[in-house]
Amino acid sequence: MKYITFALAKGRLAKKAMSMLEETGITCEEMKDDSSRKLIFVNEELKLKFFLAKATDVPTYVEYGAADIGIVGKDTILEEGRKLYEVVDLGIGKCRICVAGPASARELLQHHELIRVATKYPNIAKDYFYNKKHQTVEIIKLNGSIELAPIVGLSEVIVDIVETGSTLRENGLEVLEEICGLSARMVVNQVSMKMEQERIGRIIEALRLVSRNR
Ligand SMILES: Nc1ncnc2c1ncn2[C@@H]1O[C@H](COP(=O)(O)OP(=O)(O)OP(=O)(O)O)[C@@H](O)[C@H]1O
Ligand SMILES: O=P(O)(O)OC[C@H]1O[C@H](OP(=O)(O)OP(=O)(O)O)[C@H](O)[C@@H]1O
Repeated sequence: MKYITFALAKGRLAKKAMSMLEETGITCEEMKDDSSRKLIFVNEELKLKFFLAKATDVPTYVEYGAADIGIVGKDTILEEGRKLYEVVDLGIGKCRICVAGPASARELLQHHELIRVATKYPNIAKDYFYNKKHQTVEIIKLNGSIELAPIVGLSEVIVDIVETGSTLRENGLEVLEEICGLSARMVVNQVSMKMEQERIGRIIEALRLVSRNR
């Protein structure tokens, strides 16, 4: 029997994703050992392989078939725009992607001014401003601590993830517009879905059940 390979996004989604998989009977004890430097983990009995990868790389592994299944945030799926099937909303890692900034920027948005938008998500920002709002903006790609941008004058607004809203509040910023809600999703390689329909179908059903009962 062929192995089915899982690519899990490293970071804040990883532990929760692993515990959901565990609830469906998909276990990999070795992977829980944080001190391990090993990159790939095998469950011989179930003929499964697992690896953790940088979140933005998970859709790439899945599109190319290096992983059959991925677990990653909807933000990353939207941003990467890879060819894959999105099959289960796991309901974990819930947050929103928003346009945020100082209250004074509200007017600039309303009047469709040519503003600068700092973000880790240039494609999501482009799609939102160009296709949905028909507003021309300058997009500036950053890699972290996005909230700094309007504070230090790099941009008028940001497009970023908001969960509790504390980061915005503590920095005198607020949500100006909501782009969409996010959560972690199970994604599947398009060829694997056909070739391993039965085994992958069972995993989909099991994960749907676990996420429904959470
Ligand atoms: N408060 C939050 N902030 C950021 N991401 C969140 C939050 N809540 C849930 N998520 C989800 O978790 C994922 C990000 O995980 P994590 O923060 O570990 O990565 P990251 O630090 O953004 O990645 P990196 O810094 O390596 O680019 C997002 O893709 C999103 O779907
Ligand atoms: O609404 P909150 O609960 O405050 O959460 C949102 C914050 O968390 C994330 O940052 P992260 O901790 O991933 O750091 P980074 O921006 O440097 O990636 C996100 O980019 C926001 O800054």
